[in-house]
Amino acid sequence: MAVLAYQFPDGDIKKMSGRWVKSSIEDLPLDHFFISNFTKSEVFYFVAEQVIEKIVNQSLYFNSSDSIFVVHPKAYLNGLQYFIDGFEHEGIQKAIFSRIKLVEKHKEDNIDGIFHSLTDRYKHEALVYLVSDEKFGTWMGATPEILLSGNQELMKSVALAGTKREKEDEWTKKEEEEHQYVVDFVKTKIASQAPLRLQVLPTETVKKGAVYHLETRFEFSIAPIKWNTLMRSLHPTPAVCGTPQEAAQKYILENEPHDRMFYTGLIGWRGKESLSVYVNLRCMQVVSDAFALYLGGGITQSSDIVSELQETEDKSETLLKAIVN
Ligand SMILES: C=C(O[C@H]1C=CC=C(C(=O)O)[C@@H]1O)C(=O)O
Repeated sequence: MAVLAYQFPDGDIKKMSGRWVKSSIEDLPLDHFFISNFTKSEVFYFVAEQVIEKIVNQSLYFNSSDSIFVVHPKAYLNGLQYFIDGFEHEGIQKAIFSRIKLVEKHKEDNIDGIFHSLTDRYKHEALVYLVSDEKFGTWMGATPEILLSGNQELMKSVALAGTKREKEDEWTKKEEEEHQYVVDFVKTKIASQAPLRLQVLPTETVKKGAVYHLETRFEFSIAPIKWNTLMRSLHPTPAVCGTPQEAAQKYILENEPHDRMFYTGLIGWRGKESLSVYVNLRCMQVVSDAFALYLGGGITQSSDIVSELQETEDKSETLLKAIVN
């Protein structure tokens, strides 16, 4: 059964069965929930048919775990060093490198229960969702990263990059730098659409799931006719791709050992009156006997590879807390 369940921050939980329809980012119909892959070459929107009470494991589509390409942490470290070593030659200042962490799934693991654990935990701070279809299997996540959200009066975007585990840890120069790449990129893309009243709010430290991030919020007003163009030009930001954007995207596609699929793609609602579009982070593919967690981090020439591996482990706790409970 094709399923969609979601909860926007401070919103109600919705669960429904229906159909996932393949589309393109240019032709997405309004007033539908949609999801795309990282490169936006695979886009699906949902046509709801029936409200459902409970998500039943047996009604979901699980791909086989053989389809997931996982590398051992040691191979990840070697891959990451190789990734950084190529930056100079490719003229890259920052790029995101990701990995997949597999967590065993037991027969008794109840997907509906995990979804509710996520909606309870991240009620105020994330778009929590579950999507399932025979075309792409089952994906779940709790993403804190708003790409574009608002209405005709007030539109928001957010630069979210730079991660630490403990509140009292100092922000390093590397984290501040990687955050600034995102701020500069988002500001340029918004400004190029000639918005009204663009405000860049002071950068703050925010807790999102199991970790702390640097966050800079943008507020402005922009005509609905420009929403789709702005959404497409903002994604992928250097929070999930890199700087310069095109070179970083090419480099990621050539060097990451797995296909990101929905991880770092777009997800959310595009309506006539409002939109609420997120970047799909802190997500996992639920396969036949495992949870495949997609985890990444912003890499610069000053990255320490062991700390970057640890950062992906820290980020994994956002989902692990819900899986293990
Ligand atoms: C790419 C991810 O996080 C991004 C968002 C916030 C902080 C990030 C960082 O500090 O590296 C990443 O840019 C991920 O969670 O997989």
